[in-house]
Parts: sequence; structure tokens; C-alpha cells
Amino acid sequence: MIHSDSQKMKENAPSIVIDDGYLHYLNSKQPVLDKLNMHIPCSKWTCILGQSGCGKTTLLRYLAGIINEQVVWNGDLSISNQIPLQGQVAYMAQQDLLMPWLSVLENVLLSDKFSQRSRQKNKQQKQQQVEKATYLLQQVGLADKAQQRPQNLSGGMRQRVALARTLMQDKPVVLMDEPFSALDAVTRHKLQNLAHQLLKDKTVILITHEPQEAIRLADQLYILQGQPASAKVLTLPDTVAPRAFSEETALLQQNIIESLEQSDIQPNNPEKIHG
Ligand SMILES: Nc1ncnc2c1ncn2[C@@H]1O[C@H](COP(=O)(O)OP(=O)(O)OP(=O)(O)O)[C@@H](O)[C@H]1O
Repeated sequence: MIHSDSQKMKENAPSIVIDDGYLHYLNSKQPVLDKLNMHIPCSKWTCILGQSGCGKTTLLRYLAGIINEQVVWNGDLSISNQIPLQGQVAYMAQQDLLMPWLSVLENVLLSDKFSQRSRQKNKQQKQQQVEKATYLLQQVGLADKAQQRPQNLSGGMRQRVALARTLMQDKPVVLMDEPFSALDAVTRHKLQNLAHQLLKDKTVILITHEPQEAIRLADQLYILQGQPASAKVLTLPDTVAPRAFSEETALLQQNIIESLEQSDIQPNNPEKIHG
């Protein structure tokens, strides 16, 4: 059985509201984020675009609770179910973070292996987890690589293993940092559909550099801009994701590129201002 009970997941997946967020790294004078206001709706996909270095990964890592010791954060972060985010998040980083000494299958099973729930599982439930991991590896096109070590795989294959591991975790909140960036166009399209289907009841935040990908998948779309960065919400077409391409999406894509170009003009980037 692959899918969780959908109603239960919907109840579990929280919305997240950031009100007047401010963040700077302790080892840096300049803040990365300021006056950040975002509403991440529950059980929907929120996509975030923004120029390289604007603070997208920082925001995701802060939400995942892995840089709390390195930063100063001010502002309000509210989680609708009142449960600390760290315990309910699956985080897929830009780097695949696969364990080189484990097989592909063991990597997919890794988070389950160390969870408290796993220690309480009986043999049959553990077997079901292996079946689920095997199913996910089939879905990402890597069934034949299950017993390989990650170092024998290409970059795109490793990214697919990391995606399978994230889908395996079954957490209410899923944070993904450029999860499809290393994939060819056909595989990317297929895995976007797979992720969209398997994560449909989760609260998803996805970072991407691809306006097309964001328009295709988003229920809510933000651009991070400025230095320090704040978030601008963009209006999406009134159609359901994953969205087919149309004249309207092409126009939005053009607007996004123009917005990204505007955020390229920074006070500390003089040649771009005067050039
Ligand atoms: N550990 C750190 N200590 C200090 N500054 C950091 C640290 N990590 C990132 N930064 C800085 O924070 C800013 C935002 O970086 P971040 O990685 O969040 O950007 P990004 O938008 O995700 O970029 P990309 O699209 O290239 O991944 C950059 O100026 C970066 O140099």
C-alpha cells in the first residue's frame, strides 16, 4: 500500500505563515531576508523562484530547522497545527546527500530505518517498507539499480534516488530544493507528475530556477527579490496544476523573466546598474 489515508494527511498537513521575517547569518553583516511575508497554504504546492544567491536555500534550510544555530531570525513563523516544523518535514537538499556505503535501496529506506516508528514496526511492516521503496525506485526508473552504490550512478540518477527517498518519508511538509534540475526534459516531466501525484495531500515548498516548472506545478508562486530579499506573490492562471501550457502561461513566463531581470539590478552590482 503506497498511499497514506488521504483525509488523515490533509488534516495533518499544516499551512505556514511567515510575517515580517528577517534573517542574517551570524558570520555575515548583511541580512539575507527582510520584510519577508509569505503564506504557504496547506496541502498545496508553493513554488519559489529567485536569482542565484537571493536566499531561497537559506529560507528552506531555516524552515527545515538545520541552520538555527548559524542565523539570527526575527519575525513570526506560524504553523497552523502548532507542531514544530522540524518534526514534520522531509527536506530534499540541492546536494543529494546519499550515503556512499549504502545501496540505492538502503538509501531510500534510510529515513525510515532511523525513525521511531520504524523501531516499533514488525517484520511484515518492515517488508512493506521495502516493497514501497522498491515501488518508488521503479517509478523513478531505477529498479535495476537498487543494489548499486550511489557512486556508480549519474548525477540525474542520484537525484532520482534522492527524490524517491523524499517520497518515501511520508511527512506532512515537503521542502525540495531544485529536485528536478539534473534531469533530462522527458524524465523531468514524468517525475514532476509522479511527485505531484504522490505529494498531493502534503504542504510542498519547491525551489526552482525554471519559470516553466514553477508555472506548471504551483498552486502558489513567489519570487524572492532584492537584497535583502523579500517575497512577491505572482498571480497564476485559473487552472489546476500540473498545468498545460497556454498563451496565458507563456505570458506569465515572460513576466517572471522580466521580474527576475529587474531583481538583477543591485546597489552592490554597479556594472549592472550603469552598464
Ligand atoms: N553558511 C552561510 N554563512 C554565511 N552566508 C551564507 C551561508 N550560506 C549562504 N550564505 C549566503 O546567503 C546568501 C543566500 O544564499 P542561498 O544559498 O540561500 O541562495 P540561493 O537563492 O538558494 O542561491 P542558488 O539559487 O544559487 O542556490 C548568499 O549571499 C550566500 O553567500
